[in-house]
Amino acid sequence: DKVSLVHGAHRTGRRTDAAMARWRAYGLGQFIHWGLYSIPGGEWDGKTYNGAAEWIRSWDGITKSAYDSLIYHFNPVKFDATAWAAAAQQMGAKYVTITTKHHDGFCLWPSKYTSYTVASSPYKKDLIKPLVDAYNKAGIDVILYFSIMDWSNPDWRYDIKTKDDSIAFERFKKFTRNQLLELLERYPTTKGLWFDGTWDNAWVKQAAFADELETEMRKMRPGLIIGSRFRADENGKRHFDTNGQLMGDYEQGWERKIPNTITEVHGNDWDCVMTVPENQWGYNAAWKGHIKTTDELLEMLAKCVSLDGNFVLNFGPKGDGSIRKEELSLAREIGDWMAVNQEAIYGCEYAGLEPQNWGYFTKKTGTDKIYMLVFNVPVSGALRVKLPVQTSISKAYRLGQPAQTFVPEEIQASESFIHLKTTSEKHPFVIVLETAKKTENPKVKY
Ligand SMILES: C[C@@H]1N[C@@H](c2cn(-c3ccccc3)nn2)[C@H](O)[C@@H]1O
Repeated sequence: DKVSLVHGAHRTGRRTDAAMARWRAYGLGQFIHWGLYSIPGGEWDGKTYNGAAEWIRSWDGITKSAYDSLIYHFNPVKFDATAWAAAAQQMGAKYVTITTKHHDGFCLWPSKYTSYTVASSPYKKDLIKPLVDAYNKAGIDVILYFSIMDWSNPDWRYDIKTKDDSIAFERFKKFTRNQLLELLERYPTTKGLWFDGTWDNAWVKQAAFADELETEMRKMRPGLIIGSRFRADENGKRHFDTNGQLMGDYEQGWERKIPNTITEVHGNDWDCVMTVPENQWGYNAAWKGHIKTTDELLEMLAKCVSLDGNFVLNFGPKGDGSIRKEELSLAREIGDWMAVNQEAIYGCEYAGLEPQNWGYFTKKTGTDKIYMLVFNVPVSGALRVKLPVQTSISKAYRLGQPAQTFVPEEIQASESFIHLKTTSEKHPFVIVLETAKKTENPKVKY
């Protein structure tokens, strides 16, 4: 039985408004981690470190003041918002989540509330506005990433232990609210906020403040989309409140991981944010370990959409504003695949079918159109499909090559094999199933 909560979830079930339906239909997004950490790229004094490059300020062996002085070297002369947006558009991203301020506290916009911003760097100019404008012009929505944790602000606290801590943290809460309202004022076309750095005790204890701030931001921007990572309930519960209800509009727990079954998503909207290397968000020169291939990333995209989620792939531009060639070629290859198969991704959802080993099902929202996204061709070449009872396949064809049709072999009620013509496919492909409810056999009336 439920406990009464003042600062728990204020909504059960999915949002049903148009702004959220637009978010739900995105399928593929781009994450961009860019800031002072992009300058060292995971290396310091000739030493390569193993941790995530955007956390370099927190590593032993690096003096904080030395890191903070990077601001005087931040001058991304190669930054080209139009080129970034064009690469994202060609990849097929429908939205971008961009770091306005990461944990280090450096602001990519000229905030009025701190001097630790791009305005104090040689570059001087606002970086967020040209990005929002260029991406919007390319038909891509923008969501602003914002880290509550801010290592540059002397009033930030990991926890509140003393009276001084609470006096300082009150100032920090005012500063945080000011910056968030400033972002909403400055960038009115942005669709949401992606919060991070909200796990520390000091912030987790601010259930009432965060709840009021969330309400204030939603009032300022009707339709604003905020995930489950922003605030905790009055018992310190994060992502899901004390009653197990999702906080915010979608689940933000899938960072570098993907659910395996539909039960794990509890009927919620969610996004998966994913790095190309194992765990590097900001530019990392070394890029050691496994670098995911295009086909691996496409399979992750397909798996996310097949389970009602969005897949958000991270890019870490260099300190000079250029994007590394490996990321550009991944974007290009993903885009080449999306150009043929985007119909199976955009506006698609969980198909409600039994998962099969050969890949993933998606369904076009509001229709009976099923897509088979094939990643693992069986040696038999026979793809098993189990449909709900009383559903038949009226047409089956290769997406992008409608002349390549298939005649399903029905092996038992609502279970068929689609027999591939070849088992030597080299890349993932999609088969479209137009399905129809079997009409009841007309009873003989006379
Ligand atoms: C989206 C990603 N979230 C940030 C993060 C958070 N964490 C983390 C890791 C362990 C405990 C608490 C937080 N590690 N990285 C990364 O720096 C990146 O911004």
